[in-house]
Amino acid sequence: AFPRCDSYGVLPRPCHALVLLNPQSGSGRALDDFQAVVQPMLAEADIATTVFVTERPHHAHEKVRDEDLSQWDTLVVMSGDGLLFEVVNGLMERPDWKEAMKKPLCILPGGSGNALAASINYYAGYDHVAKKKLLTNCTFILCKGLYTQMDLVSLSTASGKRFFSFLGFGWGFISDVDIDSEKYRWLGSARFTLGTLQCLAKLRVYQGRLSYLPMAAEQGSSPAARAPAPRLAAGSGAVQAPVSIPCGSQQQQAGRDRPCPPSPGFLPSPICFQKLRPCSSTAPRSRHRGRGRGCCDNSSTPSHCPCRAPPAAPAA
Ligand SMILES: Nc1ncnc2c1ncn2[C@@H]1O[C@H](COP(=O)(O)OP(=O)(O)OP(=O)(O)O)[C@@H](O)[C@H]1O
Repeated sequence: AFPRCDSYGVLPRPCHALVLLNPQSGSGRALDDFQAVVQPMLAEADIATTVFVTERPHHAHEKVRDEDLSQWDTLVVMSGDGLLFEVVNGLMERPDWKEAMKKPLCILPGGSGNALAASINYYAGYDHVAKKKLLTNCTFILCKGLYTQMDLVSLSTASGKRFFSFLGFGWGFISDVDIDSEKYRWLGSARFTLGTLQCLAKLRVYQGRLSYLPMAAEQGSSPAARAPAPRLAAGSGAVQAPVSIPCGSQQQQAGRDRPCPPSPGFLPSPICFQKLRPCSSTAPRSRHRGRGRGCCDNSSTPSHCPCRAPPAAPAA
């Protein structure tokens, strides 16, 4: 997300903030930190808060989807990136999403990764810090009340789900580290290191297909821009993410926030994972909650892949 310098706003004073707080985020100290660090600073800055403590996943999503937003000048998320993701997607689900998305959002780091808070801290010109110092910096940014616009990515999956993402989206190894390290939440951000080591030790094979539309050459563009775009594909189609794809007039026809339709004939042929082992008849083809460990067989693996058994000789 890159701020646009031409579109800053300022929060009114006095200011009423709805704080959505996940008490389980990070190592479980968000509520204590809010009371000890954040509340005194906001009181000094004439920002009144109503705290909504989430009780379960999806709670914040439902809250902001159904909330009368006119009573709040800003929505503050005291948690990690996951709760802000819920808030953004809850707002985008409202019939009045265009208006709702104009409500200033603020992130106060209370989670494990806190990537957006760290990014905002960096763009605000502060030194790279973490934990309480990062929380103090971000609260100070809120106290100053200056806000600006942020880009969102629209992501549609092959199964028809649609998400809005503000940092990035992941699938495969990185996502598995995140999901599998949930049980080490009490470690704080160290859970990602432990989760990475664990996922490395039990390395899975991911099969998916990544497709994108080549950018249409523009008049007067450089030769590099006019060169045909490379195409990349892998395995059998499991995930399709037509996200942030430069597709020129197609995108305009489809609407700004809709994924572009695939170009006719743009169906890349799958490449092969060289390291796939032949599937044994007894071993399960897929483990780990449906993600992952694929193997090579003659029914589902593309015919040009070397791991496939040669065709049986015709009977004499
Ligand atoms: N009371 C709750 N109990 C359990 N889970 C919750 C609760 N409230 C919210 N959640 C869920 O916890 C998930 C993770 O929270 P969050 O992202 O805020 O913290 P984190 O994972 O520690 O931080 P980060 O995303 O920065 O690594 C959220 O996506 C949300 O769905």
